Amino acid sequence: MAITLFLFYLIIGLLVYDFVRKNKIGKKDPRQPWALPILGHLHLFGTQPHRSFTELAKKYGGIFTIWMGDERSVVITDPNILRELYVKNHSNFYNRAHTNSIKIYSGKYVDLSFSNDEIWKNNRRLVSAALTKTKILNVINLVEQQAAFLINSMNYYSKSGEAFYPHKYFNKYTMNIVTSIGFSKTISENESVDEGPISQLLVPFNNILEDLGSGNLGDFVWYTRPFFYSRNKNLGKDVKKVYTFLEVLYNQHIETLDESNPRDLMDQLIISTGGKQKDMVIHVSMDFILAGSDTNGSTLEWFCIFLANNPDFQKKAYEELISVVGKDCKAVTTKVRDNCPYIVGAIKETLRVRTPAPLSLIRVANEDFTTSEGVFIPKGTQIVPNIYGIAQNFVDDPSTFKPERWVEYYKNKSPTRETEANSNDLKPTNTNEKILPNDLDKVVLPFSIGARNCPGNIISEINLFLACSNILLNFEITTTNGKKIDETEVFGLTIHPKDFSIKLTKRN
Ligand code: HEM
Repeated sequence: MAITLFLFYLIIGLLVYDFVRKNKIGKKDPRQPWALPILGHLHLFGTQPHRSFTELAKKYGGIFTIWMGDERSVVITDPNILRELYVKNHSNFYNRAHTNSIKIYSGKYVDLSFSNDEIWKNNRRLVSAALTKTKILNVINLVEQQAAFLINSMNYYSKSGEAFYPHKYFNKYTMNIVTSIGFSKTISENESVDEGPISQLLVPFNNILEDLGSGNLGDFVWYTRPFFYSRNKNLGKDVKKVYTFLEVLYNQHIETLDESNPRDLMDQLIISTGGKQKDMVIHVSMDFILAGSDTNGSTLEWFCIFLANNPDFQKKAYEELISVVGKDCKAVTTKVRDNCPYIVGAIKETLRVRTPAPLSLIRVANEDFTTSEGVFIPKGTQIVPNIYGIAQNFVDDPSTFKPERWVEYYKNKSPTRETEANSNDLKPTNTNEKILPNDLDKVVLPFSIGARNCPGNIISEINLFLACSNILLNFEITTTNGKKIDETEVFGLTIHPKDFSIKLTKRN
């Protein structure tokens, strides 16, 4: 009895201690909602944490504290603060926050997406060298070919009149692009996504995406870890399957390597590491599939939903395209991209309203830091950039899908602006200038900013333009039942729409 009472008081004592610890706020600390013991603020996340954080930012400001279980985090929903951290003070904020799940996925952090310190610097240097703009421009033919394959498969549905479910076709298109750049393997035109060698990757990969995207309480509340033992074990098995698949490719690459003529990213990484860092090469290749296929695939799905739900927008985009390429054009190429501001604006608007990675990837403060506005961020705090929320709270009429806002914006800018926004340059010229609302290139940041932003931004730009413009050229898209398609997003590592279909009518 005495022991039970003792345990009871001990637990109450621990809960009170945790409550006080999480809610003690100094003058310089970011503001925060009341935190619960154990959970912290996890109960406030809801099914769409990016939307919940965007609402909380309206009350608690552009930087506020969120406790993810035991992990102190700050949510950044202000472009000025994000730039201060990620661009001006990159060296203090470039490392990723590590969790048990991430450790399993990344092979103990030897990859690019989740490595830290010298390993990240080295891996990023090697990947950046392999993905220079010139090298990417060399793959344009390949992307154009994949876009043609995609249109061919869509032709079947326009002829048969069957409803078209885009998900697996768009995934095949985007996955083929990253796997061919990564290691020269594709799902052939005649194979469906469920067939052929790459299909072996799909199940484990979807499991990994789901696991990393759904959040694991064991990552944030240490004493719940034992309950997640089997889940982590399954994650480990899926990672192993993908690893084994890529290991076979790695060995084939080593056997057939011609140092003077690298075929793909894998060859380039093997050459620059002298064939001595197999684990790193395999895990970086894994990152490419994880980071590069679902993000672009879901953006294409959203684009089609907006086309189907907004016939006026579709008409304008089609008319712009035809005025540039002519009615007899067989396939749109990247050369005309600069002449299609409305379509480019529509793609950017899709990334703004349905930001694929709305909370980016979490980083961590290496040392204590005080912002220029006097807000204190202790060493070890997780940094959660709410890039979705910035693109909402710093834009007029934020929930309306308006490609025109981009057309107007670029009319008033010099032609180099867009390139500047997409560049990986560490030294932007005007980092002290306050970012104002509606300065779209500075408040719409789907690829994040600074030296650890997304290295796949240029590939994505090409990939998205070719797919969107060729779909517009070939088909009129309508809903299958006359009702608008549900635009509610499902949260995960990448947000995506609920399963949906569209009707494709071939244009003459
Ligand atoms: C619409 C498409 C895409 C979006 C919205 C997107 C977004 C992002 C974001 C927000 C980050 C986190 C950056 C940060 O921490 O500041 C990221 C990282 C990354 N992305 Fe992308 N991405 C896309 C496509 C791609 C593609 C096509 C690839 C590969 C070819 C790719 C490869 C990566 C990698 C490897 C990282 C980790 C970089 C590092 O840690 O150094 N992404 N991406």
